[in-house]
Amino acid sequence: MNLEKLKESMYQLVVETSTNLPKDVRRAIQKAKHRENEGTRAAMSLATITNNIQMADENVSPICQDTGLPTFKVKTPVGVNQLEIKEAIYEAIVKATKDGKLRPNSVDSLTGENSGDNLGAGTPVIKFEQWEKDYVDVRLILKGGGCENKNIQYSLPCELEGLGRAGRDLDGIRKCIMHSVYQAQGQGCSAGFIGVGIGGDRSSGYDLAKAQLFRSNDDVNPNESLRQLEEYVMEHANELGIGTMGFGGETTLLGCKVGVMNRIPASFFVSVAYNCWAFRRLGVSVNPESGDIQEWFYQDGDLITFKEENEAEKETAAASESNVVTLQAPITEEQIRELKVGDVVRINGMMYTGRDAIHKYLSDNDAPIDLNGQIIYHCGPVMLKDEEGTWHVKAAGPTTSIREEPYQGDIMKRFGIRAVIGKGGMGPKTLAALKDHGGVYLNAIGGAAQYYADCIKSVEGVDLMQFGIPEAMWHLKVEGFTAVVTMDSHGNSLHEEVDKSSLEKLAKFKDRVFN
Ligand SMILES: O=C(O)C[C@H](O)C(=O)O
Ligand code: SF4
Repeated sequence: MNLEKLKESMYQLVVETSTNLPKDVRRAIQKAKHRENEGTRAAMSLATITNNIQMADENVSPICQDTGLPTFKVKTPVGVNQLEIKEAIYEAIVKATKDGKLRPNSVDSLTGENSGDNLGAGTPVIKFEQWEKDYVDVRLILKGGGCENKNIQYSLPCELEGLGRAGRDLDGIRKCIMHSVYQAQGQGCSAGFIGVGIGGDRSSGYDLAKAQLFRSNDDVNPNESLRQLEEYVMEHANELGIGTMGFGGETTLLGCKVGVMNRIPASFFVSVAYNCWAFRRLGVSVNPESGDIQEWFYQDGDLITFKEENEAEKETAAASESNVVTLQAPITEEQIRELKVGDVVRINGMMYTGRDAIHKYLSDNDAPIDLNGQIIYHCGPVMLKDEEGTWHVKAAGPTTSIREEPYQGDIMKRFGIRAVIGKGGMGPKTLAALKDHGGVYLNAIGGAAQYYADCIKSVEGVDLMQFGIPEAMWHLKVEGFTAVVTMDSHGNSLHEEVDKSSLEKLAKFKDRVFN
């Protein structure tokens, strides 16, 4: 095998997967977009999403800043050296990280140290298999952490909120899948794609679920029972009304693929792998002698660039500018008290990133800067430093906020923070603190990392770099950073409302459907 060529091919696969959403995924997103009613939050969010997809294409930059745990599935003809392929993949990963196409995402679980190049114990994941065909098949998925955290595994029989008993049969499986979509709410950056694995044990069940994510979104399940199940879920999951980013809306699910394997008598698992709309998975066939790419998978049909509809939407957005509230830090309590759930805000000036490590740190240390009246952005960006030592933002969308629930309220009060921006919403503890202290939660569109990077005009500084690039506190100067108030200082939470109404809707699917 020509190793140099193979390294190039693997690099191309990594860059394309991170920056260029596959055609089947684009089709699903476009369909969802056309279903939403103009002027709704869901339509606005989907417009941001399609804008972001176009920007990632044009900038050849990550669609989402979380480039996940790179997972490769490789099939090789007998006689091909798998160690060489592994080496080529490692090199491609290191180079793509250096070039800002992947975020350094490999973190020592005990020390918290970021390896900086995406290599480390267990990362990336590469799974080999031999086959009879004469070419090498390499598939890659970049599945981010927010949606990974929404995976769920059911052990049947069980009791499910809203749905009652799920037994050991097709109907019990149906209930589990419906519940899995409900429990994800908007936190995995809905609308999502799910892969479901029936049977196996706890680990092979999840593997089977994840393997479904490698199916084309447009295929038809050859197993008639599973085909019916997939169709049922696609039709009814959208009736839950969770919608894009959990803002409510017509589309909650973009794809559902179910696989089945045998189990042992005592176990009956239904495993669900949830993938965000930023469904980054591609594949190539590689010539085993030359190392060249012969064909790209998931790329049948026309390419939807979203260019024209994005242009048209920009004009409509400009026309409705009057409903937007502009915020600039430092923000006063009075300004915050005026904001209500549903308001759209546009931020100019400074914001500071802070996610998991920072929230833990601030819970028992002083802040490195004065945060009084300031805005915290739950974000772990992709950053590159140029030769002069200046930092540049390559991708910077929000991260899932709920992980900071144990800390957020206390930290806001202690440091006088007035606004936090993130995605997926927060819980009752934060809501109470927002009311008490005079704070607001702003929801940005998850996965729209290019769209937000474009709003960041300069990086003014950085603190706590010991936590690594995604976890450091970046001082960002922004212009026109748009987000929606989803939790206000009057005790209102859109997330609480959608959770409640979607649970009521879930309960409508209680009755038996499959015998
Ligand atoms: O780690 C991130 O930047 C985001 C993460 O994928 C998330 O969805 O919370
Ligand atoms: S931020 Fe959202 S789009 Fe990005 S990886 Fe996480 S779940 Fe996916």
